[in-house]
Amino acid sequence: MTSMKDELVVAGLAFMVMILAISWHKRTTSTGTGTPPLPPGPKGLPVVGYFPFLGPNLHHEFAKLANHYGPIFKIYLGSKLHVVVNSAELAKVVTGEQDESFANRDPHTAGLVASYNASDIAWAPNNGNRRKLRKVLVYEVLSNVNLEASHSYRRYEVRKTIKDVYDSIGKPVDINEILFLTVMNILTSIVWGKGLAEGSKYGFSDEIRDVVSRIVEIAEGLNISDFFPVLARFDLQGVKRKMEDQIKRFDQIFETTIEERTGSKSGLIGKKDKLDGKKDLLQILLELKDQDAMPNSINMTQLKALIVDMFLGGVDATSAMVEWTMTEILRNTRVMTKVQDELAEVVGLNNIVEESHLPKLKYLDAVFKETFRLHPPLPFLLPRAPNRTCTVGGYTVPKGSTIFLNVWAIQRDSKYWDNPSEFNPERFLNYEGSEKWDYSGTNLKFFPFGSGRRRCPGIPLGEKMMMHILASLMHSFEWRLPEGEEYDLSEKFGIAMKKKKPLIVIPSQRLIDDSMYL
Ligand code: HEM
Repeated sequence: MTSMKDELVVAGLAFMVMILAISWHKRTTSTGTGTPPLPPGPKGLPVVGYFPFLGPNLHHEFAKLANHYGPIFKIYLGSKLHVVVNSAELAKVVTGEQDESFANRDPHTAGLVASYNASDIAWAPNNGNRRKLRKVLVYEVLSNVNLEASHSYRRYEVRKTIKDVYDSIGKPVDINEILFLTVMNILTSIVWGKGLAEGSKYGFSDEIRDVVSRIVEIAEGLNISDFFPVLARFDLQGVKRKMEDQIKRFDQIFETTIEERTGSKSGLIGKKDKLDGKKDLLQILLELKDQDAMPNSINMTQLKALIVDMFLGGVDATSAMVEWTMTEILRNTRVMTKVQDELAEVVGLNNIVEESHLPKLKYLDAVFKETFRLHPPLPFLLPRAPNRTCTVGGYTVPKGSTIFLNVWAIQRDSKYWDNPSEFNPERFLNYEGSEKWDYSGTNLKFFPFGSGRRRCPGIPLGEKMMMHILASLMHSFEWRLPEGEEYDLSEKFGIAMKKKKPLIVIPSQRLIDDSMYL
């Protein structure tokens, strides 16, 4: 009797496994009758998908899979379908021909909390609110007039950094650390005015730095809930809770500074007259918030979400990029000589770097572009999610799947680039024909800031900060590695792809006149 029962249990189990296997096979291969198939891709395992077979550097793993499966492949990570696009031609379909359908996101838990439930630009679906907020950022906050007006903030922070490095002459300097601080302080003063960035006076600058670092740290971690949505409500790793705690701290900073600004507290800082006639971003945004009936008016939640976007989007990517570029320059004597010669010619050795010099630094610009080609800080951009089922390259891409645009692989593809792994900035100077190498994303062989409707709106500010900081560091100092060290290009995959081993180098004085450092 017992053995018959056992046999029945075994048969039942075998039947269930068979059904599971069939449905897994169906799910991973077919789309139903009459529609094109899903893209090819590795099979993976039921439930966990391809997770167990991936290493920590997802962009390397995906480049290998692209070699095997071609310009578009699918991969299940946990229970979620991801589609990876690896060619310029198909990237053009996604960000050009079908941009409207693909201009949506599927925010992960940390992004959702940090964006006040997608009230921002980066994580919001492609709705009217997002478009309005994006216009505010591009045409108001980062307009040429406002960027020009905030020039003195950037200059002040860059000069402060040069002085700090000068005080460390002869000692090892952690480049990422100083870059993170410089960019952080620039953004803090652009948002809140110089008073906050200067530190102790209002006691906020350390708090902001700490909150932003923690937000980045939490957003960077792998969260199981993002790949197994049924588990999301359990918040197994506490990601949601930790992010909520940081956002509460951010709220506190906003509320206090906004109260002060709007005069409901002491009116300490930020009134236009106290900002030497300049308007900082908070002032611009508060004015927009007050214009209830105006098309560009925004509410307080959007205002806060926009500021978080600026910090999350701006700080890590900009500082990582300057660190990569400096590393490539220092390890390449020929490039370093050309950069220094150009700085001597354009800026002069009895002068300091000003923003007005930057458009003339053509070689340094090419060096940045070549670094962006090899080390794009967001190797897959920010993932997109189509709002309807689409066809790309003859394959079905289902509504709601997560789309990775594999800019890292495209920018290293020998189909588009001669000697792709060689660091050769000249390729961005000596090009022929109509191909335009800028950051606009119109040329899908090179689009480190994205392309189409979701392209990065922070390019003008990011470019100014990167060029000004690096030009100043290279113009003011000679740099060498500590004894026994070597330049290292290993990558660490994260919210922005950073160097695994931080660049630590020793500065020495390059300019004769000491006053250039004060
Ligand atoms: C070197 C610096 C930077 C890099 C490499 C960078 C890169 C990117 C990339 C790749 C995207 C995604 C584009 C896409 O999905 O097609 C993006 C989006 C975004 N970036 Fe940047 N960014 C930088 C600086 C900044 C700065 C300084 C700001 C703000 C002032 C900013 C704000 C944003 C925002 C708000 C989005 C979301 C756009 C949208 O979804 O519509 N970024 N950025």
